[in-house]
Amino acid sequence: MAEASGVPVIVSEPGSFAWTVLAERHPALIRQVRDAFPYPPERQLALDALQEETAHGVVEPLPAGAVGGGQWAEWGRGHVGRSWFEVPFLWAESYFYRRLLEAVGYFGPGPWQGVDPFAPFKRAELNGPEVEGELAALDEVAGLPREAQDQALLAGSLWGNRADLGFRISAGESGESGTSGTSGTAESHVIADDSAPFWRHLADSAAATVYLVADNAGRELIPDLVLLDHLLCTGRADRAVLHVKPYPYYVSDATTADVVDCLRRMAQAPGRAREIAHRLWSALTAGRLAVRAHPFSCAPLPYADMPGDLRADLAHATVAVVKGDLNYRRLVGDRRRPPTTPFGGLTSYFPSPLLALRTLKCDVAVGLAPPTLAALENTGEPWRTTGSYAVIHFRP
Ligand SMILES: O=P(O)(O)OC[C@H]1O[C@](O)(CO)[C@@H](O)[C@@H]1O
Repeated sequence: MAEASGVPVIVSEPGSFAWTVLAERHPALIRQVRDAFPYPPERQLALDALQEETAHGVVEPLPAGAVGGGQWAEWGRGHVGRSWFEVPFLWAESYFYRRLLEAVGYFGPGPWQGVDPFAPFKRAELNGPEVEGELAALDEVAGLPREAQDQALLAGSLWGNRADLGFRISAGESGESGTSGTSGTAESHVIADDSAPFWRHLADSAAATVYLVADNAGRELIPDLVLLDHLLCTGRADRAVLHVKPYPYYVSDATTADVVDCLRRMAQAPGRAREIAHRLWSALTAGRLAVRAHPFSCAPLPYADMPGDLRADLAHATVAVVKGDLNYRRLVGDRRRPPTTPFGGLTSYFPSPLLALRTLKCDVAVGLAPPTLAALENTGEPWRTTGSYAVIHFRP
């Protein structure tokens, strides 16, 4: 069994979850991006080269002069020149997205500069029937007593994490089975629930500043924004800070443009959703809600290695709500450990109280009670990777 310090997850074992992401999901994603845009021949050649390199070649460096090239060269020391299947999973996945952006000319200069290759997928989701239903459900939530609203909106933010477009590339187009959104129908699959101490912590804190480190756009970001609005409106937060990605990442990760798109989508809806959108828009313009996009948010590193300026920023949080599977891997380290390893000990370096909201979509699992783990193992399901189980971990 793995020690508490853990063994890093690497890609090499054929059939392992990490291996399927590199061997199956990434090639499928390259195909989808190519189909979504009329890229000119030179971009298509770059995509072909990336496809070939990731399948059969060794990891190549970014071209000379690439944006962030020096930083990536440092992060990639010891990995560049090796097979993609021999390097740590977290590094390989992150670097793949950086290389994909390079191939499509995202960092320019040139006509494709700043064109988000994942925008068509995000847009389709935002205009889809699920979002419409989830926005309409906000009217019902508004009629609930406050504690019930607290639970419903926290559950909405938690299960919103299941609606991840990268995950759907593997899970098949339907992706998930209606467990995300504000209805929170899958509470029975919450396998660790520290929501009570989280709410107590907020109640005991005066003039709170709540940080939310976002994960996916669209169906995840909308309930995240709704949760922040609820905390601001009910006086549990005086201010809120939303950390998003500085550039497109892991398919559907939220950028500033996605925040604006979500607010616009909510503002087009009737009822409660529109009210919330207008309140959040005003909170942004008044500075009560701030958006930040730190470069470290796209780094292939654990949060334990965060730079001083980010640490100093997060230290202002009364609580930081950290969303999603990738952020969770970065919080606890992308390592195999006994799943009963306490979450609090692994995240003691974090500069503020911390709430992790995550549906399980990879092999990393910690913070589980022994009976819960035994029950999960008895299901015979690949419970770590289906996205059907979730954790709410709070570290005061
Ligand atoms: O959007 P999320 O919740 O961070 O999920 C991204 C996750 O998707 C995966 O690629 C697997 O589903 C993980 O490797 C990664 O952690």
